[in-house]
Amino acid sequence: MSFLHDLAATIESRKSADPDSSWTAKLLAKGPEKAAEKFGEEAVEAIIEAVKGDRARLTSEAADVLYHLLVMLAARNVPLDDVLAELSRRQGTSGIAEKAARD
Ligand SMILES: N=c1c2ncn([C@@H]3O[C@H](COP(=O)(O)OP(=O)(O)OP(=O)(O)O)[C@@H](O)[C@H]3O)c2ncn1[C@@H]1O[C@H](COP(=O)(O)O)[C@@H](O)[C@H]1O
Repeated sequence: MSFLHDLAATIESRKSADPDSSWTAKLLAKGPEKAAEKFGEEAVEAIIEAVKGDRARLTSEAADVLYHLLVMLAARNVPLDDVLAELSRRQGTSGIAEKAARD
């Protein structure tokens, strides 16, 4: 199990936790739309730091993005392993071929 799997398992466990005891439980209790909104906010903050070129702040924002991506996936019951399997499936195919297959 990777660290991301551990974090995904912790997030999954927060679905049944008291929202007053956990930030994750509080966010999940607000529904998948709120989780998606927070992911979008964090992604925009990461984009801003990437454009500015501040490596330390980009690192911090990227961590927020990964955490909020996992929360958004959990809110829609999409397992991390499904996303990793999709990435794995794409290994060995070129980005251009992948785009052509999607279009
Ligand atoms: N990695 C994280 C993590 N990254 C960011 N955050 C929270 O995400 C929030 C996002 O920051 P914002 O400034 O947008 O939050 P905010 O202003 O308080 O929220 P809004 O009012 O804007 O909605 C912060 O309150 C952070 O605490 C995280 N909260 C939890 N985790 C991990 O999740 C685990 C479980 O956390 P709990 O559920 O809180 O126990 C923790 O052990 C950590 O490993």
